[in-house]
Amino acid sequence: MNIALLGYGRMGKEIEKIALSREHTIVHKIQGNITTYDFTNVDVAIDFSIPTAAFENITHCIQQQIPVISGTTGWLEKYDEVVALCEEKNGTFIYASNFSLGVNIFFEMNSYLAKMMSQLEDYNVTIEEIHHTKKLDAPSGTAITLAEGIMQHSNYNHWKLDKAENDDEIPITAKRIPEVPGTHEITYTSAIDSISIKHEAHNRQGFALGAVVAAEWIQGKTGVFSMKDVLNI
Ligand SMILES: NC(=O)c1ccc[n+]([C@@H]2O[C@H](COP(=O)([O-])OP(=O)(O)OC[C@H]3O[C@@H](n4cnc5c(N)ncnc54)[C@H](O)[C@@H]3O)[C@@H](O)[C@H]2O)c1
Ligand SMILES: O=C(O)C1=N[C@H](C(=O)O)CCC1
Repeated sequence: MNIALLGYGRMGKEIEKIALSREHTIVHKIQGNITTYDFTNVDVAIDFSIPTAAFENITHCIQQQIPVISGTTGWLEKYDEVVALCEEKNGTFIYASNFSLGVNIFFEMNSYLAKMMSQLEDYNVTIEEIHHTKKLDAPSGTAITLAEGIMQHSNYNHWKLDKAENDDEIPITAKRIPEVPGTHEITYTSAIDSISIKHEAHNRQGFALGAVVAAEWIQGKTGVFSMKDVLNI
């Protein structure tokens, strides 16, 4: 595949390594002003840029009929607009807050646990995420997906950064510690005990591999997909 990288920071560089090892070609490493690049020979665009640039990057590619994989977090208030554009243009798009296989398994465990815990009124849930100090957004996209997974199966209706103010809010704590690639922990606490599940990334390889696998999987398809579709879980 001929890949355009939209963003060539920590993730763009990791994706390049994995793409080259799987015999793909990087045709662009875009760091700004996407409109100046020629997309004629591009099979797929992989966007790991910054929250303020993701929407323009993604919509530009959809307008040009280029399939887009996006892992950028912190722009999701415009997700529905992207879906509508993709449907209008018969385009191809995948967003995932986290592309790693391990975290996608963890998402399933989170839903399963939330279903069981929804029967037990004595437990309160909290989410903690830890990332490196260069991260621009908080809470992480992954923590938001985890909160959404809990809300689907419980009486919680919102998430709240730091301290919850109402009983129907899931509190999310975001910690920033140098060099941490990404750790997420969900804890249910009662007066009697606590139950936790945790995912800890050791490096960025899992995120990058998942994005390249998604780019390979999406070739020849049209529509809006998720990592659940890619991994068939
Ligand atoms: N979904 C996942 O699995 C996953 C995993 C890791 C990181 N992320 C997210 O991916 C994003 C990138 O993470 P990172 O650690 O590589 O960040 P980074 O800061 O290292 O890289 C971002 C890059 O985007 C570039 N950039 C700035 N404006 C741009 C524009 N208009 N167009 C294209 N590129 C532009 C910057 O120059 C920088 O090189 C973040 O939002 C992060 O939360 C997602
Ligand atoms: O390093 C980051 O930034 C990460 N962002 C994603 C998120 O916000 O969930 C995934 C983990 C790493």
